[in-house]
Amino acid sequence: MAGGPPVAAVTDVSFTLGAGECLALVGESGCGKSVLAAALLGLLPGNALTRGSAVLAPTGDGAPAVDVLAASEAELARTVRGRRVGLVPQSPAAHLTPVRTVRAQMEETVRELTGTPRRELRAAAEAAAARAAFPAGHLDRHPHQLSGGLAQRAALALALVGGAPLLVADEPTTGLDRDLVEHTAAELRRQVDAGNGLLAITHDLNAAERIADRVAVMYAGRIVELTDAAAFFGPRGPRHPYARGLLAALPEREFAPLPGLPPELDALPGGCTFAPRCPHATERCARQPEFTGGLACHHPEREAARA
Ligand SMILES: Nc1ncnc2c1ncn2[C@@H]1O[C@H](COP(=O)(O)OP(=O)(O)OP(=O)(O)O)[C@@H](O)[C@H]1O
Ligand code: NI
Repeated sequence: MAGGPPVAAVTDVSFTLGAGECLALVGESGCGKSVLAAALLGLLPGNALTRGSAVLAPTGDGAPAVDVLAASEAELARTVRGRRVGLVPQSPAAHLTPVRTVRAQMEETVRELTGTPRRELRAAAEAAAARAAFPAGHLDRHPHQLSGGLAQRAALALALVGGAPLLVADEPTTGLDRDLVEHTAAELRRQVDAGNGLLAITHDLNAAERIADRVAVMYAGRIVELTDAAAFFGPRGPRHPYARGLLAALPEREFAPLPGLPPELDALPGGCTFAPRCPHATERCARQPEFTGGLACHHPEREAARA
C-alpha cells in the first residue's frame, strides 16, 4: 500500500550460516521472517529500503562473493537465484506459473539451471520431481489442480534443481500431513548433510528440532536469541523469556499459550519490544537490550532454571 511512514519489518539482524549447517528461524506470524527471506534473494518489493549487507561467500568453483542487497536485478537473476540460493517459497501455489504444467516448469528450470540437453530433459525433470517425492503421474497437471502438499513438493523440487549451496525454505512443512512433514524434513536435512547451508523458516518448532543445528528466534523484526539447537530444545532450554514461552506453548510441552499479542510494527513500544508481554519485565526494559552472546534480554533465564 502506498503512503505512510516506512515500517521496520526487520531490524539489526546479523548472523552467519555455514556450509553443512541448518539455521531455523522461528517466531510468531508477522515478526519478519518472510521479509528477511525475501531480502536474501533480492525479492523485496521495489519500494523497500535496506541497509547493511547479505554476503554469499565465494564458492569452491570460482564464483566470487556477492552482496545480494547491493547486486543488480540482472546479476541476481543470472547468477544468484536458483544457482547460489534456492528458495522454497511460503506460498508455492502462488509461485508456480498458473498456465503451465508442472512438467513444463520443471523441464524449463532444469534446462536453465543445469544445461541438460533437450532429449534428456524429460528424464531429468522426472528425477528432480522424485527427489521431492512429487509423483510422476501428476507432472502433467497445472498448479491449480494440485493439493497444497503437492504444490509444496513441486516448489521444493524446483528449489533443489540448481544444486544451490544455500537453501532458504519458508515454511516448508506448513500444510503437509505428518508423513510428508517427515519426508520433507528428511530431504532438507539430507541437503544439509551433503554440505549445503539451509535457512529454515518455520512456525513448527518440532520440525525445527528435527533439522536445525542452530535456532534464531525473531520477535517484532529482531533476532532476540540465537543458540545451538541442542541447548534450545534440551534440558537447558532457551534463555529469552519469549523463546521459553514459544516452547512452553507446544502441546507436547506445557501447552501454555503465550499471553498477549506481538506489537504492530508501526507502533513498536520503546525499549524491549517484548516487555509488555514479559513476566520478568522491569524498568530496565525501557531500554532496548543489546544483542550480545546470542541474546537480547535484560532478564534472561538462569541456566539452571529448567533443571
Ligand atoms: N510490502 C510490505 N509493505 C508493508 N508492510 C509489509 C510488507 N511486507 C511485509 N510487511 C509487514 O512486515 C511484517 C513482517 O511480515 P513477514 O511476512 O515477514 O512475517 P512472517 O514472520 O513471515 O509471518 P508469517 O509467519 O505469517 O509468514 C508484517 O507485519 C507485514 O505486515
Ligand atoms: Ni512468512
